[in-house]
Order: sequence, then structure tokens, then C-alpha cells
Amino acid sequence: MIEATLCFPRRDVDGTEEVLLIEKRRGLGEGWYNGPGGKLEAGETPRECAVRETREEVGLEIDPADLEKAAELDFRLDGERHTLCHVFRTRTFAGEPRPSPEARPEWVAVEAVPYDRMWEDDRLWLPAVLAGETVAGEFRFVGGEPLDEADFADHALERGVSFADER
Ligand SMILES: COc1nc(N)nc2c1ncn2[C@H]1C[C@H](O)[C@@H](COP(=O)(O)OP(=O)(O)OP(=O)(O)O)O1
Repeated sequence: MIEATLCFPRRDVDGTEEVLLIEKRRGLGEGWYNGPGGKLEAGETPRECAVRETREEVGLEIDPADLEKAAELDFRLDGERHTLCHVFRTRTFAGEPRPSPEARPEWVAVEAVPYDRMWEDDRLWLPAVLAGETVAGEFRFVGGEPLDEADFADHALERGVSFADER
């Protein structure tokens, strides 16, 4: 099983709530919008991974203590656990987003998140994450590798979960 992260920096611009998304330029989910993120490296905690991936992909610096854990997503493919994804959000960061070979960053109004250009599961959990809730979800795909070509089948979502035991 793969362990991965997503990070959603937030800001308020003249009363409009925005979230930093990326257009993924390569790899899993290429061409789709997502948050900055990626796979954990050996010995890394999810929080450390989210900080590193956000720096690598869009150049923002985040103190790990400023990340708020918002979701745990269990992505299953053909009945097997495929990816456990830890989702964080933050309003505290340094720097301006810049593009990288992996990602083109874009500030998007929370009311205008382009769910039609994202993973199919995102519309089921990201609105709650952007509304400040905590969620845990299981999302089942069928049809074999790669995951981004499989069909979304069904899901279960729990709201108001606690991540007090986060490592
Ligand atoms: C199945 O649904 C998914 N939805 C969303 N929103 N995001 C997903 C889903 N499945 C995987 N992801 C995320 C998790 C990671 O943030 C990325 C995939 O990361 P990638 O494979 O690109 O990992 P890197 O470490 O950045 O890649 P390199 O090996 O190229 O360094 O997608």
C-alpha cells in the first residue's frame, strides 16, 4: 500500500475564500487539479511529507506545526488497499506559489473549485475539508491499474473524526 499526502493552503482575498490547487503535470492524476502532495519517503511522517511536497511542487514554505490534519482517505482498487492519503490544510505559509515540473499552481475561489477536472472522489470529501470539517473516507475503484484509469464504484464517509493519535 502506498502512503501519500495532500495539502490545501488557504487565503482570504478581499473577503473571497481561496484554496491553492495544482494542475498536475506528470504522474498519477496528470492533467487533473488536486492539492500539492505526493508519496511518503522512507522515515518521513505524513506531516513532513506534506511540507516537503508543497515546497517541491509549488515553492511554499510551511512550518509542520501550522498544518491541520483534515482527512484520511482510504483508496481501494479491486478490493485491495491501494493508497492511504493524509490530507492537511493551512492558512499559514511563506512565499508565493511558483510552477515546477510537477505542478502548475493556481489560487481558486472555494466556491469555484473545478470538480469536473479532478479525481471523481474529490467532490465527496473536499467540500467538507474546505468547510473546516474533519473526515475519514473509503473510496472504492474497480478496473485495475493505474488507479487514475480505474472506475469509481462507491464510498463511505464519516464526518467529525479525531486525528489525535496522528504520528
Ligand atoms: C483516488 O483518488 C485520489 N484523489 C485525490 N484527490 N488525490 C489522489 C487520489 N489518489 C492519489 N491521489 C494523490 C495522492 C498524491 O498526492 C498524488 C499522487 O502522488 P504521486 O504519485 O505524483 O507522488 P509523488 O511522490 O509526487 O511522485 P513521484 O514519484 O513522481 O515523485 O495523488
